[in-house]
Amino acid sequence: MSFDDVTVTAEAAGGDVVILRHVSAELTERRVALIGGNGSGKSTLARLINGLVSASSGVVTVDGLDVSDEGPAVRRRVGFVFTQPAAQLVMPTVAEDIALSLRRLVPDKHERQQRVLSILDSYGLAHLAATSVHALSGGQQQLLALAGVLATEPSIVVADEPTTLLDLRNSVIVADRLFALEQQLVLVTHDLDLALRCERVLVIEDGAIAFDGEPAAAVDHYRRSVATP
Ligand SMILES: Nc1ncnc2c1ncn2[C@@H]1O[C@H](COP(=O)(O)OP(=O)(O)OP(=O)(O)O)[C@@H](O)[C@H]1O
Repeated sequence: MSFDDVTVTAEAAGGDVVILRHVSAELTERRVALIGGNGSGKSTLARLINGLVSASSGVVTVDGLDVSDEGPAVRRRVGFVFTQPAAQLVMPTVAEDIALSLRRLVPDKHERQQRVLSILDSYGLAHLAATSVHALSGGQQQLLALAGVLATEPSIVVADEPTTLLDLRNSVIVADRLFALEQQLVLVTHDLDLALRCERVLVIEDGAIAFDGEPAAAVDHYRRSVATP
């Protein structure tokens, strides 16, 4: 995917605010992390990848497709995992939620039911198939959300602080799932250990890329940027 001179502005009470300014990067690595302070622009950059946020100027390209022209095709390719899994669990039960994700790829209902069960089984959620999505713990919800996103077979997975709300055990489970993916992963995170597991790390500061490169050097840059003199 690539960002070519991308600027994002938003309307605010006192006039337009610039959220991202002149961001350019071509991300080809399998694991890319976006790190940086609160409000620096990481989520906005991540959301540009599937068109949840639109560029005010510049071009975002995913698999050669211009996100602003080919929104639906891009969204089929990009799976997005949110911090709050409840935001993407839309069906009443666990099994129905996965079935919804599979609707396009597995049109046959019987085959779809079989696939739902095997997916739930692989996530240790089979015993919860008939349970309400609202009755799940936060960790179970995040695993279900991830299973639902991956069921659509995206070619890129974007995850925006997917482990922030999870306890240690569940964050390890979710992170390990993400890092085991074949697909390209773009991960927004405050967890610097996760950033260090990536191949490339972008440090976002005040709406711009302040550092882009090797993870250890990027984390070092970020740590130094917040250190008090
Ligand atoms: N639609 C919008 N309208 C106005 N301001 C916005 C809008 N979206 C984001 N912002 C502002 O842009 C800045 C960057 O937001 P963004 O969510 O991308 O930051 P972030 O780096 O992901 O932060 P955090 O680590 O806190 O999640 C923030 O100051 C935010 O308030």
